Amino acid sequence: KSKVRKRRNNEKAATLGCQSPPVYRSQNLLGNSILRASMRATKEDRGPQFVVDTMNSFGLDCHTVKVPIMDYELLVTRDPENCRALFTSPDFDISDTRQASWMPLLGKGIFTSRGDIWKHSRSLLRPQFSREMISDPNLEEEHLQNLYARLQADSSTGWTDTVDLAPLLFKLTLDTSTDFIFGRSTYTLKEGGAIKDKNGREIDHHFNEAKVWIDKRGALAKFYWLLNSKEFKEHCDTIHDFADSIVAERLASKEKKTASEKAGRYNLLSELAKDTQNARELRNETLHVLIAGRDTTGCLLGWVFYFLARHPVVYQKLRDAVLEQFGERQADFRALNNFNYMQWVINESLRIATVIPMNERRAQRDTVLPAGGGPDGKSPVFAPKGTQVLIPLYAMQHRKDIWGEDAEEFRPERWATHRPGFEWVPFGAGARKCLGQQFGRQEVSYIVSRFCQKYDRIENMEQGDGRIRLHHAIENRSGTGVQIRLHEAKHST
Ligand code: HEM
Repeated sequence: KSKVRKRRNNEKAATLGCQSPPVYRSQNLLGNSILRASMRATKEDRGPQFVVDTMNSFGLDCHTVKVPIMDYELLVTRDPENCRALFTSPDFDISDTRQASWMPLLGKGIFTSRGDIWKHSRSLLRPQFSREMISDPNLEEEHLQNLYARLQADSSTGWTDTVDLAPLLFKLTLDTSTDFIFGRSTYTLKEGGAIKDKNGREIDHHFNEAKVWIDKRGALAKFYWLLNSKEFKEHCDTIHDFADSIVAERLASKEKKTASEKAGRYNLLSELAKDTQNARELRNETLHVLIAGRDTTGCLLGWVFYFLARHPVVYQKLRDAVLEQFGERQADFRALNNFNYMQWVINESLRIATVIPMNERRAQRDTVLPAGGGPDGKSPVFAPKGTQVLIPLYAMQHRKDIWGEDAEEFRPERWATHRPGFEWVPFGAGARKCLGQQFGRQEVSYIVSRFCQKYDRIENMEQGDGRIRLHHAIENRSGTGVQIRLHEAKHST
């Protein structure tokens, strides 16, 4: 059967003028050597670099590779032209792997669906993200103050202890996201305030652990179903209970507005409840937004501070610009959107560390990628229906022919002249482009601007060999955390 399919595909490819890209040859009989090597690299926190090295081994000008694994074939492409086709052509959509691995936690919703179900979710959520009111500096400020309380400075020197900022930033983005989505924060940063499960464990434990399971299921691709456990179910159930109780309370309430809305605060759940009273739908969509926005923003914040601590000149320049524009007062979001140097620092962090290092699409029907085939890589490549195509954003964002010889360097100034196309798509592109890009950027800009006002120095305190460790946790976070100490500016005067 597979021989017949192969012959039919070859014939169709020839008719369409397609040629094969270079093919990765497995080093073992089972045909899974690449999977094993890539899992090893991921375990060693160098997964994205492994993709670069593997593609480079075909030549620096080879940007598309075919990878047979056991009984299926993947295409991997770091070619911006292919990337454009993958994001903008209706011939491609998200794969079954993403749907299947996330389903137990998220159910059906914007992130896991295709076709009409996805269209419905997108049309429900999209209008919310075009509103100015969802951005609220006061919401950020409340949770930021809880973070500061965890960063006490020595009263004589002004220095905090050495701290790993990364876990605190994930708590911060959980607290802000739940506040914005449900109108009720998890308060994981507030002393004694965190929501706990019946066993006394804080709610973020379940979010973190559930994602570890989802990640492992995703790595097994079509064998995802092998990984299921009581523990995974318990994490999902706790998160569902958390969301369900808030949704049920909202639907049962006779009040038009919750207490936080009366105080002028927006929340997504109340807005969605104006369009649908289906409790399961409300749970799913709110959890989808929570999962899509919380860790991505936490990761990005972590990387920004990671690089600022290693580049004091950049920090000083950013701090000077913040103080010049805003002094000590809270920045407003619109001004932060137009604050060039802040946006360059964010872009450069997204480029060099890549919060989502690998995106993907599946061919919905027999179709072609515009480039990558034949000896010169210029011919189209045939992608039969069902082919999964991996888009290694990290590899694309480290191409020296696009970004220059200093592609490995953190240099925000490159954004003064670089006008990105499809070689830089950290928020995706096309119909499924990230809905929260603006929101996430605003949150990051706001928190970073407040740090600039409060602290005049950020010192990198990481011990060890200094190698950047790209730790895969669906998003890509620093494998050594963000080990820093901070100096309060008021002690310098
Ligand atoms: C700040 C860092 C963020 C990054 C790097 C990021 C990245 C992405 C990427 C790459 C996608 C597209 C996935 C694909 O192509 O299939 C996406 C989708 C999405 N993002 Fe974000 N995101 C971020 C923040 C947020 C925030 C803060 C929210 C919400 C509050 C959010 C909500 C969403 C949603 C709902 C989708 C699904 C869109 C769809 O499939 O139609 N994201 N994000």
